[in-house]
Amino acid sequence: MKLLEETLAGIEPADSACREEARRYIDTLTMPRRALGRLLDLAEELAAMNRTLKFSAARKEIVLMAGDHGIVAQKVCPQPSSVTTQMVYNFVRGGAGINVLSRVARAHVSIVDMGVASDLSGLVQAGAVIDCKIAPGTADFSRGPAMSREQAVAALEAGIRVAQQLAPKVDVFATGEMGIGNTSPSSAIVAVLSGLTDPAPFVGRGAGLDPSKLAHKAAVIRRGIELNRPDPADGVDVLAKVGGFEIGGIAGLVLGAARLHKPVVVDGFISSAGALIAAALSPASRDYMILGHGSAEPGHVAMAKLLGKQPLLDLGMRLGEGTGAALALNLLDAASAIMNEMATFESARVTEEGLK
Ligand SMILES: Cc1cc2ncn([C@H]3O[C@H](COP(=O)(O)O)[C@@H](O)[C@H]3O)c2cc1C
Ligand SMILES: O=C(O)c1cccnc1
Repeated sequence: MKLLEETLAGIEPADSACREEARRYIDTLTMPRRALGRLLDLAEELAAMNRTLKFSAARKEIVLMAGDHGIVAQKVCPQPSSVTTQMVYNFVRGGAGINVLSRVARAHVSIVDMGVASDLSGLVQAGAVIDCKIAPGTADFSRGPAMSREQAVAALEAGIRVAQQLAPKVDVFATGEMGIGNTSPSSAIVAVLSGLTDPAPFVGRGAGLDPSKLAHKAAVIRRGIELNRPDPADGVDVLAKVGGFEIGGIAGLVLGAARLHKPVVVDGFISSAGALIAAALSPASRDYMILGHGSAEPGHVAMAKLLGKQPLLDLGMRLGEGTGAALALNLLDAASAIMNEMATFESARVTEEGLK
């Protein structure tokens, strides 16, 4: 609890003076005013987070949190939990979507076992997976809390620790996840933090649930919310009652990154649920979040609104793993390059006359 409390107490807002300085500097660059559009908004945000105009996004770290979910017993997703483990091996071998897109972005991927329901000790011993296992899968939240309050705190603190350990070699973090069933806790989290007990508007097909089963999925999640009555004013309670271990790990990673003034690119639907838990615990942590992309999962629009963020990309993606964040990382490189390499009117001897 001490680490969580200290981290929350230590999170400072981004530097608004630096953001203003970046805005003024951008106005001196050789282009019509604001002609690079939202790339410039991104550059200003990154300057404010990093407290410098000449920030770097070269060292990119995608932290992929994995965990299993008791709620799969309710047939809310088409695949069995064993696919989580199979995908962890796929990540380790480098064949998954996130491996491919992280190579494109020149990003490193760290795989964290937050609560996979199998023995991954061989991969841990081989140094391929970071062991933060809280338990082998959550409990079924339609029948009781997903986890204890102590486990929720442990998951958050594990995520904070991962951020702290990796931070010295990282310019920018990104979130990713793997966990069969994890769209269900994510829908529950956005419903609860929207002040609703009916999750139906935030329930989607996840990894391909048959549309005829959507009403059943919504009913199961609703039962979980009504039974557990999570307190929307208490992010730890929401995580414990209807969350997941990897969602807690993501929330912790975001908080740890914010504490260290490091930007964190949030991936899609499940990662945003983690970001919402972080924001519930520390509204200032939002200053360090960048929403990488808009997920095709219907509840993601409400999540973006709650986070106060506009997604950078909108490609109709719904994979998770960190794939949307990985693509968005390329834009952070672009923002950094503009701030570091673009000529000013003065240095290039280009006249500013007539510019609006
Ligand atoms: C092969 C495969 C690879 C994945 N990679 C990410 N997900 C995504 O789908 C899961 C969430 O959807 P639901 O709640 O419907 O289970 C998560 O593991 C998420 O990361 C995958 C899902 C599958 C099947
Ligand atoms: O946007 C996501 O993160 C997502 C959506 C559906 C299934 N898995 C992940």
